[in-house]
Amino acid sequence: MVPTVEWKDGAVCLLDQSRLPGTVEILTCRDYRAVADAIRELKVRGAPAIGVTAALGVALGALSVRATDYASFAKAVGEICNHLAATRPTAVNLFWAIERMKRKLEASTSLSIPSAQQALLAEAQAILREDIALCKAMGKHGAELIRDGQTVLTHCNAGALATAGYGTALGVIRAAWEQGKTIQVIADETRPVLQGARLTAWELMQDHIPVTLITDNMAGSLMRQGKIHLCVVGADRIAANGDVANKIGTYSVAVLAKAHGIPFYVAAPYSTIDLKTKTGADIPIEQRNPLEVTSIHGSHPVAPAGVRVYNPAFDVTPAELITAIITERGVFKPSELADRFR
Ligand SMILES: CSC[C@@H](O)[C@@H](O)C(=O)COP(=O)(O)O
Repeated sequence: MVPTVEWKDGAVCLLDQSRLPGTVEILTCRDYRAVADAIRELKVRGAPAIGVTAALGVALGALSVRATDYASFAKAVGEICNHLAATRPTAVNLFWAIERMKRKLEASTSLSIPSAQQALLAEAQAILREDIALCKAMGKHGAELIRDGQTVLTHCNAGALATAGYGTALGVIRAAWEQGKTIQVIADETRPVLQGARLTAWELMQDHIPVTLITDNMAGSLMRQGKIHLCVVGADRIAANGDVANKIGTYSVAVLAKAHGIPFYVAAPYSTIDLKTKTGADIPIEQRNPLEVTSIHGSHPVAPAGVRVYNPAFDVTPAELITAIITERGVFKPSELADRFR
């Protein structure tokens, strides 16, 4: 598959997800403001991918700073960090990655400015490489939970497209498939931005993993008919008590899974676990443009002009609805996370 995000010839190159599945196009960002715009406009999306992209954005910005002393260099890089951090509020991976870049900046004060710039680039590239490795480790642990012949429901896109590669929830599915298990995936279309229809269906079809697309309101009926054996989703932020913020609609899937006695798993790396946020109630939820709800792709209206709209991009699934959280360190109950990741 085309890489979701990479550093190439001095630029941040992104597979433009706003154009998928119709057009496979690489967006080349040559300055950090273009990177921030791409994050805000969902050209790159998914918590880990946003973090990796922001880190590369910081490096790109830092490389363009012309300063004669380290203090002015650090000040300029700090402003670049602030600009990138103001793009999306919910996915904690964004802030985690930017904090890591700031730590690298602080650790580079004894270096010359060109060496510090290279150190920042190396750090961003390390974050990218690590993200793929974390997804693969997560996949290995999670694949044990999927038995041959089972059907897995997933919501939104928590795949290679949402990470630097391989995916979290789809990484688990991909690993089970690579182990030779015959599995089926049910992809919720994921209104309003259709990450399930546009991205998950596309990504799984690229890898020839059997996928069936449904609208979000079909999941309950399928569960009642015994057609879904487990659910695996990703996460944008996991609070210390194990509550999980993820794409709007995830909570409904979790409630349905509970009602039908179906295991509900969340797959996420350590960078998604935010122990500073005590419960899901403290997680900031992004509100997005009403046009996402009133139209398809901003151009085909599906609601009367001027209608009042509520468009939260994420919801919170309480820990008690989550069977387990799949991480790169193993599979844990939500209540065990705080101790394991302290
Ligand atoms: C591995 S991605 C996990 C989550 O980020 C994903 O499920 C999700 O909610 C993405 O939302 P998006 O608004 O597309 O960035």
